[in-house]
Amino acid sequence: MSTDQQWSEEQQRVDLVTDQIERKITELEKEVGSFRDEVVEMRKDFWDEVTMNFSEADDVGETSTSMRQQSQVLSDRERSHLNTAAALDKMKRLHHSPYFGRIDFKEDGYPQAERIYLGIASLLDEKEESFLVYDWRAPISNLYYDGAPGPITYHTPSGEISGDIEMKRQFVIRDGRIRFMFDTGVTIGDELLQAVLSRTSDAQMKSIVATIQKEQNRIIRNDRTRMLIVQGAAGSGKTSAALQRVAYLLYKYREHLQADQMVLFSPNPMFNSYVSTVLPELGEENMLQTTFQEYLERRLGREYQLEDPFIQLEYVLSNMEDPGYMARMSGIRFKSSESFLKVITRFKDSLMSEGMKFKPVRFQGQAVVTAEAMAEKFYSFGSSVKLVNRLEMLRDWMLKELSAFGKSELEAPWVDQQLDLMEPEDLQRAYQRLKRKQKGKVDTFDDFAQEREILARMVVSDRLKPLRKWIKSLRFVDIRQLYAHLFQDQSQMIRLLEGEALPAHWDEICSMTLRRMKVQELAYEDITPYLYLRELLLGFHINSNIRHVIIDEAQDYSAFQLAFMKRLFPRAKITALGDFNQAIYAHSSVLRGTGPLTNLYGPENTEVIELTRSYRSTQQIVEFTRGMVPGGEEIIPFNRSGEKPAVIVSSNTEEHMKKIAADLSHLIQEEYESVAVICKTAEESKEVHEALSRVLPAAPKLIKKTTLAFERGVHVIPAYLAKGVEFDAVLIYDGSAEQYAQEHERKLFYTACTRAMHLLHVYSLGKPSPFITSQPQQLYAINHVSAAQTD
Ligand SMILES: Nc1ncnc2c1ncn2[C@@H]1O[C@H](COP(=O)(O)OP(=O)(O)OP(=O)(O)O)[C@@H](O)[C@H]1O
Repeated sequence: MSTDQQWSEEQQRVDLVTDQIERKITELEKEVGSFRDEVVEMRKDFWDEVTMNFSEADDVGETSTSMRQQSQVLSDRERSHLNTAAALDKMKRLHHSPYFGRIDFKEDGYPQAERIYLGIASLLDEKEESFLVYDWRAPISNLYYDGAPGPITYHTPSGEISGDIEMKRQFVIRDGRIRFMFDTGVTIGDELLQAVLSRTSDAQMKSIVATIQKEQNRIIRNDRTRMLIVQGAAGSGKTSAALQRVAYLLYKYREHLQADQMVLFSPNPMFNSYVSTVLPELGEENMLQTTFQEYLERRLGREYQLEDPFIQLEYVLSNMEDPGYMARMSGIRFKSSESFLKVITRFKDSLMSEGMKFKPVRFQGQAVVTAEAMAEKFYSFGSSVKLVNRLEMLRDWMLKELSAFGKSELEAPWVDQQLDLMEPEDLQRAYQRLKRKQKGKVDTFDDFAQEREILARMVVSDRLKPLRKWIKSLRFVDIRQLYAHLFQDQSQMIRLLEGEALPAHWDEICSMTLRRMKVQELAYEDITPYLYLRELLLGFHINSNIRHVIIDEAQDYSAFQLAFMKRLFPRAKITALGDFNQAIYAHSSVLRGTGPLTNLYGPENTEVIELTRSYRSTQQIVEFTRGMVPGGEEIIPFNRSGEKPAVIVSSNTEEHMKKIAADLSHLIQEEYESVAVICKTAEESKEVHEALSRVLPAAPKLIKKTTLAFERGVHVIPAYLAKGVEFDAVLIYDGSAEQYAQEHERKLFYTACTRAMHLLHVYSLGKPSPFITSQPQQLYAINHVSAAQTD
């Protein structure tokens, strides 16, 4: 058959499918309308339909049954309305583009191949007998992503099916017309990928279902492993694969899994907005999204001023001259290590025999139960009783002590004073409360002595209530003192390290930690260990509703933090996606090798998938950036061509700024949708933003850590906030040796440069960074600015 014939045959099918979709849309619109009317009507008439009678106990029962029935009918209708509206929404999306792929699959034992068309949702024919379109997540659709033409087997819930793929075809269909169509081999069409990747960026990430690659498909459809680790190069589609994976799991386990049982940990709040449209585009609800810092704030933000990871990073990047710098770095490394995790666990064990610290129970300045008495009681429970149980027993004892104290206070002068101050309304209220409490047995306060006693008890009980609550929630355990003690008793630390060396600058680390704790501050590196100690002693606040935890930018987490997360979500499978080359924080990354992550659930429960193809940037940009990081030679650029990255060197700030402003104006004219001027720190971003706002016709947007939404346009952004996102053009504000030369700056520089899709310019005020100059000259174009060029 000629290509033209094939094209027209396929177009006829598209017309047929489009007709069917339109018929469904008309039907569903009618249904949605009538459900809506019914619901509105029922809400209006709700009370008329309910039999109301409250005169006798039986009638009350009847009334409530009637109400229950009526509201059941109403909620059934509301549910039907929602379901039909969702089905209509799905049809509308299919109408725009009904499918994107076809495979011809001949099952063994059948005479003819079946044509299988794939789209973002399934569609049945008019008789509801066969599928006009299969959902991309259906078992059979796996053939499209996984198999080359030839013999193949796939799994279905009812067993394995074998056969032959005779043909694999791709389409781009928009508004009922085929725009592209081509047959493809193993990989899903370079042509289509070329087209998709060459477009300009968007403020929002897009779904990639039409062009998912084989190795990405392995990530998406992996549903057995407890721990899935994806180590992938910058721009290799880790985030994309993670999001399609969520959609896949929601489809496959739709009977048991809801979107709110999956949580995505993102690098910053802006990233949440960047990825938030992918799942709705695929007809699914978004999973929960949060950042690790948000979680920490919720848990400890009321007690301490918490440093966030960005402030820590700003310090690391900008304060190398600080006398305490080396100690801080050593502290960060130690406190995020597995060694420190072990130290804390051993510390907890040691508290079984000694060292527990308590806060005394005080009332009006006087000790009701002293810390010493508590410790004595705590250690009086035999050593075989578990720590948590001992604390519970201590708590019960303290509550009794408090009650006894309350009794002893009944005659205290402060109680009399309170009673004298009671207004008649207070008395009335007290009386009512008492009546309620005693279930109506009290008629009046008839005996003065009894009345005083009752009121006194109430007054005392009221005043002791906060203390009771405090005791019940185990707040008497002095976590602050316990954590501080780790930095006060060197010989204890040496014991707890069990032969490992104390970190360098230990004395300074201790004084720094204690100094901050004294003013109610916790450095970022202290927050997780502090919380871990607290949870070890008082019990973990676990969330067993969550079934999948997806950690994006996993390289930014320490082994300590991951171990902590494992305990928080005991029933969840974990997908950790990261790139060790983008580990920009000072702590050692959990992705340093896959060892620490694999240890979390053990090798038998862990699978590692590597992605080495980079899709985001042009071949020229990938060839330039991969040379900056160890192992970079394994990164394979996708075959999409662009300009060589430019390195533009100027010798003074004025020229430098002028050149950037001139290039920016040019790029705006060229209609680049999103352009980022990437700086090293927030401080530098602020200055650059001010300077550019003075010279550009429209001020660029300054991205801060609090920025919530990602938009198109020109941005000035610190490198660490650009993580995970991408821009058509990236201008590195100052890629000089002055700014990026230290080893810990290498990954930051790499992360910044790899944000570029189509164009990368690195400006350098003075000598360019060694991360540039150590690369072969032919990979970039160098240009020295002269005053004449910028005028
Ligand atoms: N199979 C694919 N088809 C089409 N586009 C793809 C595919 N895989 C990745 N991309 C595109 O490549 C770009 C990078 O993808 P993504 O952000 O998911 O990568 P990443 O590995 O998370 O990157 P980084 O680690 O640098 O943040 C996105 O624009 C994405 O749409």
